[in-house]
Amino acid sequence: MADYDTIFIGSGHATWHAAVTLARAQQKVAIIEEDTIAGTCTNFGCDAKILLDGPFELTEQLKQYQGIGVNTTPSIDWSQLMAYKQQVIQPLSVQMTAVFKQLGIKIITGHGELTDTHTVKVAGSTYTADTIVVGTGQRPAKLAIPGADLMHDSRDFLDLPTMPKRLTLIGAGIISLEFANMAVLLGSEVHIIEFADRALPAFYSEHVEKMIAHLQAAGVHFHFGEALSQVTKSATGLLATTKNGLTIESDDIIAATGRIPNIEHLGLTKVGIKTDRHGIVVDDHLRTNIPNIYASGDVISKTLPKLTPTATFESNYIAGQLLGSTAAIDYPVIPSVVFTLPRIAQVGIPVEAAKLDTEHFHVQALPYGKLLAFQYQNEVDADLQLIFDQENYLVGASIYGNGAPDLINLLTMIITDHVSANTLSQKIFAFPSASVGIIDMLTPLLHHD
Ligand SMILES: Cc1cc2nc3c(=O)[nH]c(=O)nc-3n(C[C@H](O)[C@H](O)[C@H](O)COP(=O)(O)OP(=O)(O)OC[C@H]3O[C@@H](n4cnc5c(N)ncnc54)[C@H](O)[C@@H]3O)c2cc1C
Ligand SMILES: NC(=O)c1ccc[n+]([C@@H]2O[C@H](COP(=O)([O-])OP(=O)(O)OC[C@H]3O[C@@H](n4cnc5c(N)ncnc54)[C@H](O)[C@@H]3O)[C@@H](O)[C@H]2O)c1
Repeated sequence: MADYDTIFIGSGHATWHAAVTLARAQQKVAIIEEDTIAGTCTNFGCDAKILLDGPFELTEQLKQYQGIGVNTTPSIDWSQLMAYKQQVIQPLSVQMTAVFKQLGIKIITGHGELTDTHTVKVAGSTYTADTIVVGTGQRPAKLAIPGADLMHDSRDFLDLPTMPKRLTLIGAGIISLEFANMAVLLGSEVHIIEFADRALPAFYSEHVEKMIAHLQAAGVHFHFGEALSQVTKSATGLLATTKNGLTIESDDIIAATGRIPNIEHLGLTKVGIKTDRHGIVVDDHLRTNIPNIYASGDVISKTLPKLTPTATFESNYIAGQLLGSTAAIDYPVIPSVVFTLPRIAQVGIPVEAAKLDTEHFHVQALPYGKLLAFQYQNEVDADLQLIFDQENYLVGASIYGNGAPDLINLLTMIITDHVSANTLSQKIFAFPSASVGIIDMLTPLLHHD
């Protein structure tokens, strides 16, 4: 008999939701973690980031009333804010550990490595299980260039005790733009070196361009079409040099050139588990090619957004499978948000794809900030692009605006549940509110039964 019903390698969202459900269902469960319990999102990602972003969101909103009722903007003390971040975020892993222990989940500390299809080795001890779930996540990609070790990464940024006066970010991806937004609002000189000729290709280009223009106006210097080739020390800081010869001096350099799956030193090759450069290959039941070994979350090779809600959905799905369900995984549409100010959010069919396929889709622009400035805090450039199918059901949306994270959730529900105008008209919503403004404008455009 195996030591456990299920062993999870990694303790992030990809695994702990399943572990909790299985433990509650009386399974014998163990979680192996080599770093901090609860994984990236809780300790070094989403939660820390959004906590630090809070005061920036508020001060940016106040700027929308400059000269029409507000004449000063409060300043932000990053060091104080960082102390507050430690106070709120650090206990989370301790609290999660206590919850796991209370549920009888065994926590095994150390690096897990498969030695056969039912056995994991950790620090010289072996543990067996009927089922193993690999949820080892991703780590920042490291450029193979001279001086790479002089750069820091996202985890370091979210722990910076003081904000550098001059900051260079490598890559104009989600991480870089979110960090640049905070740094520039604190008065730092911010440079972004991006190898491609545009940022965020997965998002609607007009919304991205508006956001880039906003960051540029705030003082961020973008250097597109520039690939970093080396980092060196100078007498007064660090020099980032590109292949084209551009050199920028700053006090700190944060590399944010993508994230790569943690698939090495896991015994995957030894056990015969298929991987590719995007992660572990799984079937439509999230099983690897070894039937009792599943993969979950960011470590899966997939084209879907590698985000916390995706990892959570997969974790819950695996728990369902291990408790008797047999259906293949059926992902709903997945919203993505870039937490700059203004935010950009997107869900479902992308605007550009819809514009290229006019036989099946049509796009409706709703410049809601202009139309309803009183309801959207005078954020006059807030914009919504709605994508409808031939029957006028909502199938996609892109939002540019501070309220995008909550508004995209509302639209995600309307898309997922195939909501018609009749259904919306039968409900009463609170007024005035950001969501009701969108609902009022959307309802006449939606499918009528
Ligand atoms: C800066 C930043 C901001 C982000 N912001 C957002 C956001 O706003 N919204 C959003 O949805 N997503 C965001 N993400 C992405 C989100 O954090 C991930 O999608 C999510 O954490 C994936 O969960 P996971 O469980 O698959 O992986 P992880 O949370 O990375 O967990 C994997 C765990 O496995 C452990 N591990 C790895 N190998 C081993 C081994 N061999 N043995 C034992 N343990 C091992 C690791 O230490 C880690 O704790 C952000 C990520 C970063 C870096
Ligand atoms: N809001 C969110 O949901 C959120 C926030 C942060 C992180 N995340 C997670 O992290 C991932 C994003 O990580 P990221 O921002 O590091 O990656 P990314 O893939 O979004 O962006 C990396 C950028 O670096 C550029 N690049 C690559 N090599 C380069 C080089 N040598 N020189 C200059 N530029 C180079 C790429 O062209 C790309 O634009 C997301 O996919 C998600 O999984 C999500």
